[in-house]
Amino acid sequence: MKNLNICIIGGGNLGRAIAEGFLKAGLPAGKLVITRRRPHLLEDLTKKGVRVESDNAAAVIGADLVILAVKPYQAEGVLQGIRSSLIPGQMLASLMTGVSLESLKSWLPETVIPFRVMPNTAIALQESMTCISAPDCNDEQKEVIQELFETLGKVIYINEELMAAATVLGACGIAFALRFIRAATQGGIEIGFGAEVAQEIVAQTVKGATELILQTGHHPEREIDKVTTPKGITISGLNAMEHQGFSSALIQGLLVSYNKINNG
Ligand SMILES: NC(=O)C1=CN([C@@H]2O[C@H](COP(=O)(O)OP(=O)(O)OC[C@H]3O[C@@H](n4cnc5c(N)ncnc54)[C@H](O)[C@@H]3O)[C@@H](O)[C@H]2O)C=CC1
Ligand SMILES: O=C(O)[C@@H]1CCC=N1
Repeated sequence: MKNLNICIIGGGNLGRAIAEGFLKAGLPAGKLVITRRRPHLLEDLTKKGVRVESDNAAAVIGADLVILAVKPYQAEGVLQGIRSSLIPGQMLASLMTGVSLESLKSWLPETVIPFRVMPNTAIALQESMTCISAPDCNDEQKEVIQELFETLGKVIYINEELMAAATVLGACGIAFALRFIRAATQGGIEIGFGAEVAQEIVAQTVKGATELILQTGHHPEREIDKVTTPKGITISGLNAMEHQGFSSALIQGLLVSYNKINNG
């Protein structure tokens, strides 16, 4: 991965997070170019040795992999701007929500094969859940892509039909999980802790719960059963949450996000 030259187009929330993740993973700063219309906003990356550009067409020259991280409605215009600078053999990863491979192909030269990548902002800390759909890549290209994104967290390959679902569960999921952390922290303050301590307790507890599932593969309810003492306080709290629609609210939210991708 240290040999790949990578160009990120669109240094916003996600583009910047990916650049930070690559640097943490040991990619030499000189192998990375990132673009933004107002490059001075990425001054911190410039200081780390990353080339920051406002000219997309110049930035893609020499890149083995171009990562497109602009807003979905900007996709076509940005690709038209770099189209004539792309050369056969370059790979193009699109992070854009709801932009199909079919659309990408119609905006790209035939010799450039696009694939879709759906990471989340934890990619900055190499803790992303990254779902990839690359039906037009060969096995060797898939291996290179997998190896690259595995330096930034977990990777799974999925069919493109599942990309919208992956976006909601994995990418939006960061915000959903953080809202749980915020709410639990607010509850913790009401029952006696200062905000900072409450947040630390909640965040470490969520991390522990996550590890119980990731390391054992157990169903969450199996681990919940170990916490819910009969006639105890946990089951009373859980049931009160469910009476208020806890699980239902979460599932409804996922569906609203999902339907918005499909219906615009
Ligand atoms: N933020 C997230 O957690 C996730 C975002 N995505 C997708 O990633 C894409 C980017 O999302 P965000 O980073 O949140 O948006 P953002 O608005 O923070 O970043 C987009 C960046 O592109 C820059 N930009 C716009 N036009 C440009 C151009 N012509 N040349 C160079 N740069 C240009 C903007 O200045 C901005 O900094 C979207 O398509 C989104 O659907 C996917 C997964 C997660
Ligand atoms: O909210 C959004 O549209 C983007 C896509 C997934 C995360 N953020």
